Amino acid sequence: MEDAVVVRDLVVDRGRRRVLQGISCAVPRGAVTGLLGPSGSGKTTLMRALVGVQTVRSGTVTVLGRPAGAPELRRRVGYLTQASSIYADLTVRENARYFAALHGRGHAEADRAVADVGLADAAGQLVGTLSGGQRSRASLACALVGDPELVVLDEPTVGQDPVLRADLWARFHEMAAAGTTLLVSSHVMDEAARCDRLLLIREGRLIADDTPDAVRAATGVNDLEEAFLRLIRASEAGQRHAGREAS
Ligand SMILES: Nc1ncnc2c1ncn2[C@@H]1O[C@H](COP(=O)(O)OP(=O)(O)OP(=O)(O)O)[C@@H](O)[C@H]1O
Repeated sequence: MEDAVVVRDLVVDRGRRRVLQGISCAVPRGAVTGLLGPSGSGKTTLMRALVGVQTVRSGTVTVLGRPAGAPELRRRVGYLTQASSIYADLTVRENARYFAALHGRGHAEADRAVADVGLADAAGQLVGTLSGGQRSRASLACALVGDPELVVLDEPTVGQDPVLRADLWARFHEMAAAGTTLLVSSHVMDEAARCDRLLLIREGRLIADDTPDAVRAATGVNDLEEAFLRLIRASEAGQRHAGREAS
């Protein structure tokens, strides 16, 4: 089956910096792909390019068979940004019902989306009065309520306690089993092990695109955090070597 997302030679500049330096990768359908990398490595920028809100210098991004950002993709792609993007002066339920209506969904779907992120008890609360972790889950409910085919989630589990994190990952896998494609960024390496596939980026370059088991096998360590450190060191050594060759 054709991949949900295909990225070819993507170069993005932000300000005066080259933030993505020619990334090529694919996101398979019906799976949870983790996007991992150090702070500032370009994860959010890559996600922005996928949802079509990032100006790109060169390269192509194809999403569900269409160019990223094509108007017909709007209803088919859900995006959770790091900053809350819902209405502070509406309740959780009102927000979810509003976003549901934009996707032609009813109250039942909205209430289910709120329950799915563990906010049923806070459904009547104004978003402006929620804790940071609750607000992030309310945004997640709104990103998922239209049942999009591709879901792009920028650090959806930040600020959540371990029990909620486990519940959210179980929900992501349920959605993948039902055919949804998920791309989830994370800083937390133990979350890498929960993904079906991993994309690891560093300084705007892709240094791994594989399953967690293949990353472990390639690096010879079980712990994914240690495996990533090894990949990062190997890519640094490769760049130093390339620099010497060039000079
Ligand atoms: N509007 C902007 N103008 C200039 N540079 C920017 C802008 N936004 C981001 N950058 C730079 O682009 C680089 C990549 O940022 P990005 O937000 O994609 O990283 P990230 O991997 O998502 O980081 P984090 O994990 O901390 O969210 C960083 O060096 C950042 O400083």
